[in-house]
Amino acid sequence: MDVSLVLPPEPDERWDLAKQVGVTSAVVHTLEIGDGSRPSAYETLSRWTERFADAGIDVAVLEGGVPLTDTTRLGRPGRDEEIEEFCTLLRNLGELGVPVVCYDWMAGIRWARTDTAVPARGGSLTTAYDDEAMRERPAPDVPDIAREELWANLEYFLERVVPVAEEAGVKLGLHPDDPPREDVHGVPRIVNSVEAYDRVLEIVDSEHNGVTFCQGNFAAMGVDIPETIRHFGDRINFVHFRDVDGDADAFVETWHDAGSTDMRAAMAAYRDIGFDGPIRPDHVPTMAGEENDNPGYETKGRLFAVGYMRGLLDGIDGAE
Ligand SMILES: O=C(O)[C@@H](O)[C@@H](O)[C@H](O)[C@H](O)CO
Repeated sequence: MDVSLVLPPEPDERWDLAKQVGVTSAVVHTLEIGDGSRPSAYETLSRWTERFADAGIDVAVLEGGVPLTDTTRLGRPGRDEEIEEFCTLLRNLGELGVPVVCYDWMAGIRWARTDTAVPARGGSLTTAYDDEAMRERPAPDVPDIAREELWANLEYFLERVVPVAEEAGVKLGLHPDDPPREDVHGVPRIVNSVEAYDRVLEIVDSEHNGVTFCQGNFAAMGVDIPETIRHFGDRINFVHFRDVDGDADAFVETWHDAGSTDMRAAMAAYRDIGFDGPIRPDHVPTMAGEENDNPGYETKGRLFAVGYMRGLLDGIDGAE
């Protein structure tokens, strides 16, 4: 397993911090840390990978900031061009040796929280979702779309991109809808259960059509985490390591070592399925001295998470 961190595409102190805690594998996610761009051009991507390589860091995943928008999710005119660009991205990443792309099928609203400053351990801050609070907000301006249309559009996408991913040697990991609900303020969601993933994985039966196992979302679904990891087995292409207390109606994100999930058993399950891909801490608490202007993606909590993950990995090494 390769413990990775989201790092900005341009070098800053976070590259050094990663290396100091022994992380030499990067996830580039420009929508969270970066300029929000969605590049596909070889020149841009190779500039990134070369710069990382010069610093002794491999790019393991391109996440979120990929050329895939609601044009494709909602099946609007222009989706064929967008899908073509996504295929160009896959070919270029394949050539550059970037093995995984993480994408999602959340139309209209990205991952959603109703509170981004919930007091946690020692005055740190975490995020929370409460569906009642969400419904009190102004209705989002998202065109009506039926659940089955979202499925049809996802099928259309996968049938076109998975063969290209296979040829390019790049694995796709579909991120769950966050929160994993039937809808968020009336906007339908489809990637919200183990059964939904079984359906996704059957659309194209290929190891290149896989899961981003965002643990906190599966915890919010209320499923048994180790059992679900074993259920998906070699179709897990990327892991987001995090936890929540609560369910998809209302939850609070927790410190990695303080939620309800048995994190050691989860690590053991990844080991048992032979998972050897990237695993990154996701959504960390904001700690003292940090501004909380990027909730979930500040720095200090991620350093703590890396140490905790490494400790768990050492602990299961050789254990039953
Ligand atoms: O929930 C998050 O923080 C992230 O995991 C998402 O930004 C996720 O990376 C994207 O939805 C993937 O496309």
